[in-house]
Amino acid sequence: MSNAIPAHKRILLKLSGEALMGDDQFGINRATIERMVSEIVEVTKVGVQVAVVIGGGNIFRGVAGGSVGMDRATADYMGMLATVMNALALADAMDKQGLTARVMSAIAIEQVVEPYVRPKALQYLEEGKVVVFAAGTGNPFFTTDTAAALRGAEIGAEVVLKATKVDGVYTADPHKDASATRYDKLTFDEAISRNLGIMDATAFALCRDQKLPIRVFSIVKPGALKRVVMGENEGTLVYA
Ligand SMILES: Nc1ncnc2c1ncn2[C@@H]1O[C@H](COP(=O)(O)OP(=O)(O)O)[C@@H](O)[C@H]1O
Ligand SMILES: O=c1ccn([C@@H]2O[C@H](COP(=O)(O)OP(=O)(O)O)[C@@H](O)[C@H]2O)c(=O)[nH]1
Repeated sequence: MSNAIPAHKRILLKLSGEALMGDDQFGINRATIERMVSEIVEVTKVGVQVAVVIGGGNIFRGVAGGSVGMDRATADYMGMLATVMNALALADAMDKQGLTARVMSAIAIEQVVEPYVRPKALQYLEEGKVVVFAAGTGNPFFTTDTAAALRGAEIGAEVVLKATKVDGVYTADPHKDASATRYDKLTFDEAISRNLGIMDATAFALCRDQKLPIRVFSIVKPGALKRVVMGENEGTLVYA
């Protein structure tokens, strides 16, 4: 362990499924996942307890299934199963880099992954294992961002770190509006009232009520996770 003191003891890291694609069109890009894991290794080395919520958008999104006429709840269950695949890939990459990872699923698939049991998750974190939460909240009509807010609150994380394709929260979606500017920080009420699409309102509202701050930062920028964990100014802070 190095002498540097991290700003947080326990973090909930949300990794977007799409981020796992890297430059591919679909699925999981090996180099991308390995790079993300190496950044997680760096923060565990300074003694930070890490829990991860992984998305599934690189494989399947319920909204997409629903839009072509599928029953929305069925499509959402498919989306949740997609997150289980990502969680297994992520945990495998973690084991290869010397971390001990445990996948816990909100949906029982007992031959494949253990079920989410809160005290067990807390125990793993205390032991220095990385816990990967799969299957979102276990309920259709939610997102993995909401799962990140929920699990973050449950495990007493000090912050939810949303690692994504953009380097923070903008006044409008920067992929659609080139004139959008980035916030350094903003309140949950501002984010909700301005309908900022970076996260859904359910996730924002849950974090607001629990006074659990969210930091949005770039998954592409090397070393960003470590800088965030060390308390350096990176990305955008959303706070209560
Ligand atoms: N106000 C905003 N600020 C930043 N990003 C935004 C905003 N509104 C929408 N977005 C979009 O949100 C995406 C990040 O959310 P994320 O959940 O990681 O992506 P996805 O939902 O595509 O998996 C960005 O790629 C960006 O296009
Ligand atoms: O609690 C949850 C979490 C996820 N999903 C489904 O799983 C898909 C993948 O998750 P998400 O879109 O949040 O992944 P990301 O955007 O992070 O890749 C979603 O579209 C939903 O269909 C769900 O139904 N309930």
